[in-house]
Amino acid sequence: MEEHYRAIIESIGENPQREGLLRTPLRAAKAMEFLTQGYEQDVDEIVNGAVFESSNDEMVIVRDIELYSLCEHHLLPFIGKAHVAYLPSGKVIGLSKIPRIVDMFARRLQIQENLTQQIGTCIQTVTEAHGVGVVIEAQHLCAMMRGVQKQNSTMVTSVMLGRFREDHRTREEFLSLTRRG
Ligand SMILES: Nc1nc2c(ncn2[C@@H]2O[C@H](COP(=O)(O)OP(=O)(O)OP(=O)(O)O)[C@@H](O)[C@H]2O)c(=O)[nH]1
Ligand SMILES: [Zn+2]
Repeated sequence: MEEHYRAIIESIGENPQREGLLRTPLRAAKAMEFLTQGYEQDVDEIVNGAVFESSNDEMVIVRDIELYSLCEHHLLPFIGKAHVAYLPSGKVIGLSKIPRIVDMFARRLQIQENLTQQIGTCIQTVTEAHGVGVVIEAQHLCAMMRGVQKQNSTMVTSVMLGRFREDHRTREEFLSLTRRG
């Protein structure tokens, strides 16, 4: 990857041998490796058995999970927040595992719709919940720094599974809690 970054630097007319750029291909390769580390991770390793029995069947919401991903069309970041909720059916998942699952899918080349879907489906599978809701609000640098250059538009995507899809009161409760504050 380092070699490829060196070639990119040359192809934009820069000199990869000048002092400031000497180590840039290596740094850029390391950064890209970090930003795409989700390909190396799997759900079992991340959840690590942290699913606990619980008789609580009320909605659990983790909101405002910060999110950094890369758009698969331009390899530019999209940045925002994810809100995740589920209705437990006898099991709850360790709190930290929800943001970890968000990161695992965010650190891949993505479009926001697929990212939202993958997070929802994964949490549904792991928790066997009565339902899962995911909302992502994000700003895409590919639409801000270039292209249409719109600085204030936010893309909002959602996925509603199980009760969140079937029961509008459950969905409304989730959506109103994501809007609060
Ligand atoms: N639905 C969706 N579209 C995205 C996402 N990220 C980027 N895009 C869009 O993907 C599209 C790619 O369109 P193309 O016409 O092939 O590429 P482009 O010429 O670079 O498009 P512009 O961005 O309009 O300049 C653009 O409309 C982007 O805004 C995303 O997460 N979801
Ligand atoms: Zn893009």
